[in-house]
Amino acid sequence: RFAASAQSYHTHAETMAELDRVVAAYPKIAKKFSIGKTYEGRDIVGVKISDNVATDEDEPEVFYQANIHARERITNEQALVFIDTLTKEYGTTERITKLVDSREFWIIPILNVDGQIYDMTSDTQAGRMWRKNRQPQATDLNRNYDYKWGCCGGSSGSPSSETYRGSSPESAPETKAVANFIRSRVVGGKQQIKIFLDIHSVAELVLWPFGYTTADTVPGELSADQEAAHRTIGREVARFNRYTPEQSSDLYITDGSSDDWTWGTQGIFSYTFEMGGGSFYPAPSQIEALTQVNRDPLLILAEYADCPYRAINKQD
Ligand SMILES: CC(C)C[C@H](NS(N)(=O)=O)C(=O)O
Ligand SMILES: [Zn+2]
Repeated sequence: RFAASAQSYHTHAETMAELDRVVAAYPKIAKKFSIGKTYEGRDIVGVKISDNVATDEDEPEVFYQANIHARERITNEQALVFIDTLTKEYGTTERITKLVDSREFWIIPILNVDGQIYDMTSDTQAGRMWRKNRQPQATDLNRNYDYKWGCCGGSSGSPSSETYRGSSPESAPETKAVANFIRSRVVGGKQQIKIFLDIHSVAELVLWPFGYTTADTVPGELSADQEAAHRTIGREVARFNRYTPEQSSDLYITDGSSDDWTWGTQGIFSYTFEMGGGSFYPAPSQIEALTQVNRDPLLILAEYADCPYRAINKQD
């Protein structure tokens, strides 16, 4: 756990060491997994957290990813704090114990491994302000998903752009790996993951689909009930982190983004958090405060995983 005075951002190596520490300390409820390799050949690693963690139980699954954008390093800290919370408080905090016993959590602290390393190995205290992956034609991973890819002016076709969508959907190995993993959680024709969260920084927002259109509902893609459930849950969690809750496109139009794909193709109730901190490099002394505001939001999202429609008093 971070001693307040000694707080600093975890490098990739320190992040991997922290995951090893957690799974060694809590082998019954925590297990490492890899979803594949980055462009530069590094494993993209996460932890599964659940009781009987080695068994795939018939429990609603919850998927949280962070650091898809290289410079957004507070998001890795957020994932590590939540992993620490779930494991350390299991067996003592009833709310945590009930969740770990009744859900299967998949948490990937650093999705854009190559980019995070590149951003952190700069010669200044801050980073290189790097965003994308490290392919020669560097891709914005949050524009490379295979749903309405490049449809609507929410990304760029120019490789030099910060929002370059890649040469084709899932052309980035990192996007392909995470999409393949999520697709692999369709068991018996049913997607086991019920809640998805993509953790970003830095705007203090709770966002939900769609990003590709300003329409609140789209026949066959997002019904009034599905929109209402997303919005109600989004507003509820925003009361705790005090971020602004809104539809993703209210911020700006994005196409090929994570939430649009996880909702649009997998039917997973999907959110993006934009954390706070004022810049991509908040002072390390801010890590505790910036991550603690999401303790309840991350628990609340997981608590809806058995029935997100409960938010609008509807059955599945
Ligand atoms: C999730 C979308 C709507 C916002 C995000 N903003 S960020 N984190 O790149 O500044 C992005 O542009 O990908
Ligand atoms: Zn981002």
